[in-house]
Amino acid sequence: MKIGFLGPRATFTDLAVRHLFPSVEATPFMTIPECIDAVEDGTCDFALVPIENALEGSVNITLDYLIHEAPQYIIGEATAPIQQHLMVHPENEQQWKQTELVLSHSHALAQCHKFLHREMKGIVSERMTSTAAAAQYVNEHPEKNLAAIANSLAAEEYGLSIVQADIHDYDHNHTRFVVLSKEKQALPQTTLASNGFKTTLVVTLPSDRTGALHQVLSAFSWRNLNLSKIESRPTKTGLGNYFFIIDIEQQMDDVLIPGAIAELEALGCSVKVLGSYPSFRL
Ligand SMILES: O=C(O)C(=O)Cc1ccccc1
Repeated sequence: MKIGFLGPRATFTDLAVRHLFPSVEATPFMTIPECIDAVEDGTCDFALVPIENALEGSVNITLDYLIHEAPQYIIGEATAPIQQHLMVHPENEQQWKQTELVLSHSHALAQCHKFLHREMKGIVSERMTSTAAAAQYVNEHPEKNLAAIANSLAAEEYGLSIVQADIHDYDHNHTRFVVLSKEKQALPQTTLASNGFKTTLVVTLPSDRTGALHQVLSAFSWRNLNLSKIESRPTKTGLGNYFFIIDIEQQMDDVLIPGAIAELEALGCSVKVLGSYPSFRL
């Protein structure tokens, strides 16, 4: 079984793979599209990528790539707690307050926005492809006074010193990761017990129909189908045109979800099932 993940080693996604599939040697890719492409071209059987963060919201590149570029299935999800730390090269530990540039993944920078505003005002931050890519870059450039925001495994892996621990702005910082596959199939065996199921739909509303979104929501509501998330993303066909990505807190069944989908289609919506899959807490 070959699993690709958003690398390099010691990203939060790497931590999630290690928890979910401890005995698998997974393959790092530098960007989320590269992970998804690896599944598309058969280099990997599955990919694990981040999709949503509790503080910063959706990882848009993951949603957009799945909708527009590579129609893959979500076959599992895992939610993990996220702790962000500020780290520097050991040679720069004493002068970390004179850091010139803070590097990290855009979501990690956003999760520490208040810290950066309060403690590192005026210092420029720059986004990298991942937290671990930022840590690796800081390791390779001791001559520059840089800092990275990343996890403690990245500090260890890239030989950096943590100078401020737990700098994420809110305690309940969690990220959802999804396992993607080209085929609709069961998640490979994991030692963890799942804590529920979800079904994700992508719904396109008919144009110019008054109250369409209200009618869509009522198709779920009167069937008692609980929604855990609804997110809109541009269709990229013009201002005001959106897809709705809807997570239902239930596994695909024979009656309720197919009934809701048939009702949406009768309203003129197009509906795509992105997956029906088990959820895990790491
Ligand atoms: O950059 C990483 O380490 C990732 O795996 C993406 C990410 C970034 C911030 C929080 C959770 C996941």
